[in-house]
Amino acid sequence: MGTALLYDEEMTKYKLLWVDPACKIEVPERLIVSYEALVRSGLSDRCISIPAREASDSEILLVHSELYLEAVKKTPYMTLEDLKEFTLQFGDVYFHPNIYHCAKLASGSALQLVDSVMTGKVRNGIALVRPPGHHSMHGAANGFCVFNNVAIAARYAKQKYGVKRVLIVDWDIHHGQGVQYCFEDDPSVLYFSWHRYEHQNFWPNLRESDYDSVGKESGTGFNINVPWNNVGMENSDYLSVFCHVLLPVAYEFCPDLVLVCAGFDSAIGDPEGEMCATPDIFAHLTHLLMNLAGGKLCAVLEGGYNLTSLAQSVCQTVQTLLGDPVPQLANLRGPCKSAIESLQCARSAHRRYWSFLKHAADPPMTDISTKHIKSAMEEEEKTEMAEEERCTEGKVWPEPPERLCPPVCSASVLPDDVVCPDGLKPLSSSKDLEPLLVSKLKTAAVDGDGVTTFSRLYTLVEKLVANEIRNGLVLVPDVAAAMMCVVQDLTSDLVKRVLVVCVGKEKELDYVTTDGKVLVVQISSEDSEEHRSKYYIPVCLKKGCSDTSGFIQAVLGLLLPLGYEYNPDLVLLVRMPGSGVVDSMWQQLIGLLQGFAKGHTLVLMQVNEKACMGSTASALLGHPAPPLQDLQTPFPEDGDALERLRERLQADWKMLQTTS
Ligand SMILES: NCCCNCCCCCS
Ligand SMILES: [Zn+2]
Repeated sequence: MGTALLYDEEMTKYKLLWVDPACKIEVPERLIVSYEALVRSGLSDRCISIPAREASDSEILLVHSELYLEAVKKTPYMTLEDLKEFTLQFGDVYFHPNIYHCAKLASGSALQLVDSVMTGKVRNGIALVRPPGHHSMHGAANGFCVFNNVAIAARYAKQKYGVKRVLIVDWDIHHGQGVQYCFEDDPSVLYFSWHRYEHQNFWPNLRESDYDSVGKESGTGFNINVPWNNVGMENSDYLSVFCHVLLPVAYEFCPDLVLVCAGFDSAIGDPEGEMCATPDIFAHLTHLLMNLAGGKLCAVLEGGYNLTSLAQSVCQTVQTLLGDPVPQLANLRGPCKSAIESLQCARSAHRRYWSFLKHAADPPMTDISTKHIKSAMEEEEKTEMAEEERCTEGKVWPEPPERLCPPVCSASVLPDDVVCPDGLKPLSSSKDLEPLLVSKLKTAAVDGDGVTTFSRLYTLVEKLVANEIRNGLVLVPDVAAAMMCVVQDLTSDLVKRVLVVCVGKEKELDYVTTDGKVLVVQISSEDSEEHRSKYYIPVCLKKGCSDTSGFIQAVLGLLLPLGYEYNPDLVLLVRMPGSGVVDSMWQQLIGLLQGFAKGHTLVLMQVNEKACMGSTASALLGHPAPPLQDLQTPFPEDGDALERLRERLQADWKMLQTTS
C-alpha cells in the first residue's frame, strides 16, 4: 500500500496584511517550498495524490464552539480594519478574507487523510496544510491556528471508524495546548508533546505545558509533556525522549491510529525553536512511529519557519513514509543534562500510570518546574550569552544524505530443499571462498553444503555492504556456528561495526571482541556474569523471549538507544532455536532494527525454524508488523533489572542515561 500526499495551492492564498512582528514568519512560501521540494526530489510522484476538501460545519464542531465558528464565518466579508479588530481578541494569530476557506481546507485535508488510511486505500500519508491547527482551542484562534486540524481528525476517526485509541505525537517545537485541552480528560486519545519551555519563559508561557500536566479525571496519564528548558537540543535529545518516554508508553497504549502534529520548527535553523536537530532526524522519528498501529500513520503539517530546514524535513518524513531506508545518524553523544532532567521528570510523573515506566527513577533533586521564577538579571544574561551559540538562521548544516533504495530489497540464502518465501530473492551467485576460509570452516565441522552456504552468506554480506541488497534472510544448519563465521571472518574487512542481536541463547558466545568492531546484545532467559564488557550486553528476562512485555521493554529502553549510539554498518539478527519469541514481537524487532545501518539487516535462522520464514520475510520487505496485543505488566524483576543494567552501562553508553 502507498503513501498519501495532500496539498492544494489554495492554502497558499492568504497572508498577513498588516505589520505584526509575531506573525510575520507564517508565510505562504512555507507550503510552496515544502511541496516544490517533494516535486523536485521526485517524491511527490511516488505518493498517491489525494484531493483536499473543506471540512463541514459539523466536522469543525467536533472540536470548536458554534459561537466561534459563526464568528469566523463572518471574516471573509470583513474590511481590513474589521479583520484587525477581530484578530485583537486572539493571541499571535492573524485573519485574512481567505483564511476561513483555507482553514476549512486544512481541516478537511486531515480528514481526507484519515479516510484514505482507515479505508486501506493507503498505508500512511501526509497533509501539507496551512493554517496549522494545534494551538487553536474550542472557542479561540491562537498561534497562527484557526481550526484544530489534528484534534478534529482524532474525533472524526473515533466517530466514523470506531477507532478505540488514537495516539497524537506532536513533534512541533511549540506546545499544542489546544490539543491538550481537547483530550486531557479523554483516555482514548494519548497526547504527547515536546516543546520549548524554558521554565515557562517561552511562548505560550503556560504553567500547564510542564511535565506535571498528566491529564485529568479519566484522562489522567494520557497527556505527556516534555518541556525543553534550553535551546540547542540535538538529535540525541530527541531520540532519547522517544526511546525512554514516548515509545514505552505508546507500545503499552497500543493505538489503532497514529496522528502526528508534524511541525518542523523543531529542526535546526528555525527562528522559533532555535534547536539543533538535523532534518534527517524526522526520518527516524517517522520510522519509529510506523511500527505502531499496523503502520496507520497520518502526519499533518503544523509549524516550520525556516524554509530550508522545513523543506528538507518534509522530504525526510515523506521518504520514510514511502519505506525508503533511513539514513545513519552519526555521533550521537547522548542527551544533554537539561534533556535528561526533562525526560526524568516526565518519566517519574508518569510511572504511576504506565507499567512500562513503573521503575523510572525519582525526579531530579533540582525540581526544574520551580525554576521559572527567574530574576530579570539572569534572564538578561542568558539572552546575551546564548546569542552567539544559538542555532538560529545563521546556523548551517549539511544537506541530508541521499537515501538510495537498493535494487533488491530482501535476498535469501536457503538450503536447496527449502521453498523461498514470497518476495524474497534467492541469492544466485556465490563467491568461491578463499581456501584458508574453507579449511577453517571444515575444521569448524562444517560439511560440504555448509561451505556452500557460507560462501553464499559471504556474497550476501558483500552485496548488503555494497547497497545492492537492503536486507537478507539466511537459513543455516547451525546458527551459532554461522554467527561466529559471519562475525569473525566475513565482516572483518567489509564493515567497520556489526551490531549482533541474539534472540534466545543456546550456548555461551565463546568470544567477545573488545575493539568495538562488534557489539553483541543478547536477550534471553539466562544471565551470564562472565566476560561482560562494554561490547557484550546480556539482557536477562525472567521468562525469556516468550515474554513480549519484557522483550519490548528491553528493545525500546536498551537495544534502540545502544544501536543509535553504536551506529553499526550491519545488523546481524540471530534467532537462536527455541528462543520462544512471539511472532508479532519478532516482526516488530525486525521493523525497529531497520532504523540502523541503512536497513542492512541480516537475519540468521536455523533450518528447523523455517516455519517463521513467512513473517520474517514480511517484516524484511517492510510490511508493517502487527501490533503487540494486550501486553501484560512486565515482571518487576525485569523492569528493575533493566533499570539497573542501564545505570551500570550508562557510563559507557550515553544514550542509556535516564537520570541526571
Ligand atoms: N516570535 C514570534 C512569536 C510567535 N508565537 C506564536 C508561534 C506559533 C507557532 C505555531 S507552530
Ligand atoms: Zn510550532
